[in-house]
Amino acid sequence: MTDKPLLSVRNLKKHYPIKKGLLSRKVGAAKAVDGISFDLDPGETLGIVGESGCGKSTAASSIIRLEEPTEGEVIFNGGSRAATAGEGSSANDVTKFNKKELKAFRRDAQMIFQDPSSSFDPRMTVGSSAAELLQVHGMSDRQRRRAIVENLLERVGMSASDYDRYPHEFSGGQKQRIAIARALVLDPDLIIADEPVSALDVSVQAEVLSLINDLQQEFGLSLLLISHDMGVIQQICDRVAVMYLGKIVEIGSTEQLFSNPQHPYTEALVSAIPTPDPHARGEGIKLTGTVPSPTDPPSGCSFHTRCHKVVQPDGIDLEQSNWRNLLNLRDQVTDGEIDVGKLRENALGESDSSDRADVSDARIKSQIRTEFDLPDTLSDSGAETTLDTGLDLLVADDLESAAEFFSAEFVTPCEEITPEFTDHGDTHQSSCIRHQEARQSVELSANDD
Ligand SMILES: Nc1ncnc2c1ncn2[C@@H]1O[C@H](COP(=O)(O)OP(=O)(O)OP(=O)(O)O)[C@@H](O)[C@H]1O
Repeated sequence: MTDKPLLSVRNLKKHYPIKKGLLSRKVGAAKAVDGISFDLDPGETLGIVGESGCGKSTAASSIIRLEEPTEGEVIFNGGSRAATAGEGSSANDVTKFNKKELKAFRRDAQMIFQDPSSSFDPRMTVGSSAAELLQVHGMSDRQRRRAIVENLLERVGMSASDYDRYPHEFSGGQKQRIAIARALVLDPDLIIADEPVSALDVSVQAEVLSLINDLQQEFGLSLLLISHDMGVIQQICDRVAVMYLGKIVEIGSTEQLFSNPQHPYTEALVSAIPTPDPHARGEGIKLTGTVPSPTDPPSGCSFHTRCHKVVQPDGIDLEQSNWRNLLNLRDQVTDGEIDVGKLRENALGESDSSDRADVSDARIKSQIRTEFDLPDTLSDSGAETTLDTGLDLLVADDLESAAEFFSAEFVTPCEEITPEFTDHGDTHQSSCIRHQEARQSVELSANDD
């Protein structure tokens, strides 16, 4: 085993152009993967985790060049290249491989997909579908091809006689086992498994995962495991990279990341893992809202729109949940999503009077506070006065002024500063401005001394 990484991904980007009009003019881009970097060591299992749409699958297909990356390097030090080129040599950059090099790379790096049904040709026996790969890569001896595939079928818990059966004769779990055998046929160094168990019955998920884990160790493979499921990641990964909106926000050993998550997003994902302990239930951090669109990602830290630890600016000192709710209110005001007229109608329906004037502004303001889980009076008197002024503009139906006011008065540093990675030990990093600020203040006070 060498000490250089098998795979080094550097600043990898995949931006999909958004085109409009008859001339297909490019009007923007969906930044599905937006500058990710990580290493994968020989024999290591790295998990990439994140909610749907964060760019995991795009990262996988860009690494293996099923899709052309927009930018970045993917240095592969495996297969025949391991011995021939030096570490970091651009000759090993998958993004620059020609057709022949790509074919050799596809032998050394295999993919397992979520849906095992779609990875087989229904008209071919599963054995010949696996043996075909050997033929494509130059093995002309038919008997030898068959022997290799039969052996692998047995190693994944199937039987040699399954070679001659067709995909429809197998269950989903069995098909995934066969897909794993097929991925191993060319004796790869790297397997990228994209949600390999999420399409399977819960009852067989653990078995297939443990098979992947066993084979990874037996064959000394490097495994890049993509999953939205923290439980799956925890079960078999040595290290984990957490992705949010096309970027890695935290990376570290599984132990570090699960026991001491540093990024609020990771913290929320870890806290949401179901636990059998009934006393521990209900303590999960609820992630509100959905992942924003990669065509228009939020400024600064892209997680700030959902973050429960979103930073308060100098001069505001509120209970953290109130600050989050205040920003939620601000966002809805600026997006023009608060319909004061409707609130008034509803309030009128609940009152004995039919006169709109009887529905006082105070009542509407109070309703808005209730809607956003804000108290009648904020603990910070300055913020309370500002909120009250903003609500006055809102209930006066001066929506434009209200939007301007809220967006000028309630601003978080998280939307203004793009976070950098902070170290939490040798192998653990996260990108959150809370750590950045803490580090900067330590550095400043050290300079003062
Ligand atoms: N061909 C494409 N054109 C434009 N946008 C795309 C394209 N493919 C993916 N995207 C967008 O890129 C983002 C990342 O998608 P991706 O499938 O990589 O996410 P994911 O984390 O793997 O999610 P899932 O588990 O749901 O597949 C999504 O917002 C998706 O809509």
